[in-house]
Amino acid sequence: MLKISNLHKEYPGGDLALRGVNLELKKGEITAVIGPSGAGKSTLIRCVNRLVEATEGEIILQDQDINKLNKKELKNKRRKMGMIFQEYALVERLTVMENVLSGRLGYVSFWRAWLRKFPQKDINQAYQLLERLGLQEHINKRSDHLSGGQRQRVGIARALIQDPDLLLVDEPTASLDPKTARQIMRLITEMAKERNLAALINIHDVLLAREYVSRIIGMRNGEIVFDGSPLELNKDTLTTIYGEEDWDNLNKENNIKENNTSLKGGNDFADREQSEIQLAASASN
Ligand SMILES: Nc1ncnc2c1ncn2[C@@H]1O[C@H](COP(=O)(O)OP(=O)(O)OP(=O)(O)O)[C@@H](O)[C@H]1O
Repeated sequence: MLKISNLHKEYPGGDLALRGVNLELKKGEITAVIGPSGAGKSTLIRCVNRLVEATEGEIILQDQDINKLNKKELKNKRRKMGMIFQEYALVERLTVMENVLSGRLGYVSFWRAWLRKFPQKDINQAYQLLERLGLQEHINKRSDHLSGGQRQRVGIARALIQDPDLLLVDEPTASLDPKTARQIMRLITEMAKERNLAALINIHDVLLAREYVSRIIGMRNGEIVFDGSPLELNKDTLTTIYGEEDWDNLNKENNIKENNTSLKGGNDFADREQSEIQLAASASN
């Protein structure tokens, strides 16, 4: 459903952020993008929705080349791309419900949008999503009165109410505590699976990526240097992506976690959470 070919991005200052990226995503495929700072992860994600204009290359989303769309065509295409960003991008003074419904702005007429009069079915869907995301008690709260985790849930609801085919997720957990980060990652991946959405998730936390997605792309210096399953992330592949480091600890800790999980039937959340908190602290960045 998404095919990226030979994608290059050179920023005005001369930074080569992408150097010939090729990537294909099938319907329903949830993929994490990992890699060191400056590897080009955000640029890749932002080129797909043209928040950043690529210098060269093709991005075919459901048979249309994104880079060749005019303004109106791009607006229509963006309806099918749900975006979830680290900085939430909510309208602070609007309520949770209003922020979620803004995900439908691309579907309603100018006057309905201007008057913020949304069809009842959109309102019903917003209620359902907010309940599913555990925000039912905050529906009428202003967005700037929410915690980071709650804001990110609003962002997820707003992206999903668009009825997208593809989710573009840029560092969704970067400013959250480890427990909330896990919850957010779980919600994003669960809800994408339920709706059979493809997703591209830029995430620094290797362990979260490894736990929640089935495919991982590793980027370094604007290129894809790894494309495989979480099981293939080992000392060698991590070195290819990030460079030399004592990766043994990461793998050792993860093995301990896996052994604990299998011995205890995978239900001892207290232990798992504790182990992950330590690991997240050592692995992120
Ligand atoms: N607006 C910009 N103008 C100029 N150069 C930029 C711009 N945005 C990013 N870059 C450069 O492009 C390269 C890739 O940046 P990008 O933000 O895509 O990397 P990243 O892998 O997402 O990094 P991080 O994980 O730190 O967010 C870096 O060298 C960065 O300095």
